[in-house]
Amino acid sequence: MSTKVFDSSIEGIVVANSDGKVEMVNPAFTKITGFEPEEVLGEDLDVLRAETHQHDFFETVWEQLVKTGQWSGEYLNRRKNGEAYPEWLTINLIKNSAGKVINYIAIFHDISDIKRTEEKIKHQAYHDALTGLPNRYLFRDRLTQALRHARRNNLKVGVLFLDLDNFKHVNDSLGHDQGDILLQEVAKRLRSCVREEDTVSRLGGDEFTMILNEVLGHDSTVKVARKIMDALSEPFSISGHLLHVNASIGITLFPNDGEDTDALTKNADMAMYRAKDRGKNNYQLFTPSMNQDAMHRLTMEYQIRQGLENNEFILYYQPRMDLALNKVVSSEALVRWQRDGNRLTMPGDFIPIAEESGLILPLGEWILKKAISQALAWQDQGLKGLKVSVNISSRQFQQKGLANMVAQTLTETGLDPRLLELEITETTMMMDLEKAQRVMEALGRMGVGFAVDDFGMGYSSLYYLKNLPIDCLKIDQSFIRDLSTDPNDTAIVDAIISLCRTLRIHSVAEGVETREQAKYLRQKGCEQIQGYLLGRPMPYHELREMVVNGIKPKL
Ligand SMILES: Nc1nc2c(ncn2[C@@H]2O[C@H](COP(=O)(O)O[C@H]3[C@@H](O)[C@H](n4cnc5c(=O)[nH]c(N)nc54)O[C@@H]3COP(=O)(O)O)[C@@H](O)[C@H]2O)c(=O)[nH]1
Repeated sequence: MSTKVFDSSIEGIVVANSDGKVEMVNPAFTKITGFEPEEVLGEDLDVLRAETHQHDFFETVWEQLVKTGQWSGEYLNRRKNGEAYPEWLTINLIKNSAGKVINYIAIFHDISDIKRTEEKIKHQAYHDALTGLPNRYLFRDRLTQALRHARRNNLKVGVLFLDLDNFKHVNDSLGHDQGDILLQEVAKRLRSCVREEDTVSRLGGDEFTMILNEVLGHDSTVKVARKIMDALSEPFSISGHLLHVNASIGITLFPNDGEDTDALTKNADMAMYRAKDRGKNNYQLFTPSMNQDAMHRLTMEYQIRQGLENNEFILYYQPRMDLALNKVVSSEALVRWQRDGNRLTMPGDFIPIAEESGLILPLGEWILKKAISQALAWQDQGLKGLKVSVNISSRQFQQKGLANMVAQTLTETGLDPRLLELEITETTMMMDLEKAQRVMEALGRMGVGFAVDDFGMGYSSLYYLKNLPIDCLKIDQSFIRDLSTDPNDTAIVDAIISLCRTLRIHSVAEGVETREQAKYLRQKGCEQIQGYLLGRPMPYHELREMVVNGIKPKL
C-alpha cells in the first residue's frame, strides 16, 4: 500500500538515511527534477542542493529540523537541465524509539504555476491594463521609495504631471477603440523620453505622471518636459488617421516644491492646470502662489454655491439697437453677483471658476430661466417683440439635456421661442460640431435663434457658418475698439459685415463706444450695435424705460 502511495504521489519524495545518503526517490521526483533514480541513489543529499540560496538559509533550515523535527517553506531549486524553479518543500526527520535519526524525508511540489499566477495578479494590481505602465498605486510606491532614497543621499527628484489636450475629441470623433490605441502610442513615446530607471505611469484617462530620479534641478525637469512636447508634436498615425496631440505638463521638484508624495503630486497637478489655463500645449513649474490661487478658487466655489442658495445673483441687461430702425430691439442678459450688501461682483471674477467647478450648470440654468421670465414680463408690459439673448458657456453647451431644458422652460413660461437668442462662442461650437448641430437644429426648429459671440477671435470657419443654423454674428469688441485707427480692424469689420450680408445672417457690432464707430458701422451696412454708447448693462427696469422712451439723442 505504502509503495503504491509512494509511486503514485504527484509530490516528489526523496528518502535519505541518517548519513544523508539518498535511498529512495519516487517517479514524481524524476518528473519534476529530471534526475533519474540511478543518478542520485547513494549520493549525498547535497547533490540536490541548488546554489540558489545563501549559506545562512540552510543553517536556519537545519536549526529548525533539529529543534522540531520538521521544516516547511518555499525553496528555489534547480532541475537537471539547470532551470531554476520554485517548490514547496517539507523535510521530516524520522527517529527510532531511542530518539536516534534514522531517515530524512523530503516531500516537494513544483509551484511555478502558482508563482506565475501570483506574479500576474501582482502585475495587474500595480499596472494599467491598457498601456502596461505602472498605475497610480505603483506610482505612489515608487515615488515614496525615490523620496526616501533622495532624502538619505541629499538628491533631487522631479515629478511631471501630464494631461493630453482635447483627448476627449479623439474619443468622441473616432470612438473609444481608437482613443485607446492613441493612449498606448502616447505611453510608448513618453517612455522613450525618460531614462530606464525613471517611472512613467498612467493615473487613468489621459493623465500620466513621471518620476525623474536624481535630477540636478529644474533645468533637467524642463528639458524632459520639452523633449516630451517634441515627441508628441509628431502626428500619430492611427487606423489611417493622422492625429495631432498636445499635452499640458505641470512640474514639481523635491524637496523644493513638496516634502512628500501627496504634496509633490498635488502641486504638479496644480501646475498642470496652470499650463491648461495658459492656452494648453505648454509646461509650467509649480510656484507657491498656485497654492494661494487654489485656496482662492476653493473659497469662491463655496461662496458661489452659497450665493445660488441665497439668491445672490441678479441679471443686468445691455441694449442692442437696430441701426436702420434706430430702436432697441434686443438686450443681452449679463449676470452679476450681489454679495455683501450692494457690492456687485463682475462675471469675469466668478464665471471661470463656475465653469471649472461645474457650478455653471445650476447657475446657467438659473440665468436662462430668469432671462426667459424677464422677456415674458416685458411682453406683458407692452414691450412687444423685445428679444433677450443669453450667454451659454461651453460646459453648459456640452451638458446633456440642454435642448430639453430650454424647450421645457419656454413651454412652461409660454415665451415665444423667437424672442430668445442663445450666444455661443466659436470655440464652444467647434468642440463638438456634431453635437452643436444636433442641439442647434432642435432648438432652431422651435424658433430659438443663435448668435456667434466674439466672432473673429476664433476659427471663423465658413464650414460651420454654412452648416449650422446661425442667425447672427457678433463682431468682437476688440475689432471695434480701434476701428478708426487700425486699418486691419477696419478691413476685418468690413469683411465680416459683407460676409453676413452674403450669408443672410444678421451683423451685430459689440463694444461700440463712440458716435464715429456707430456712424461708420451704419454706413458699412452693419445692422445692429451694442455697447457703452447706448448704455452699460443695467437693471431690467432701466432697460424698460430706455425702450419705452427711445434712445436719446438720436444716433
Ligand atoms: N456664461 C455666461 N457668461 C456671462 C454671463 N454674463 C456675462 N458673462 C460673460 O462674462 C464676461 C464679462 O461680462 P461683463 O463684465 O458683463 O461684460 C460685458 C459687457 O459689459 C462688456 N461690454 C459691453 N459693451 C462694452 C463696451 O462698449 N466697452 C467695453 N469695454 N465693454 C463692453 O462686454 C461683455 C459682454 O461680452 P459678450 O458676452 O462677449 O457680449 C463676458 O465674456 C460675458 O460673456 C452669463 O450670464 N453667462
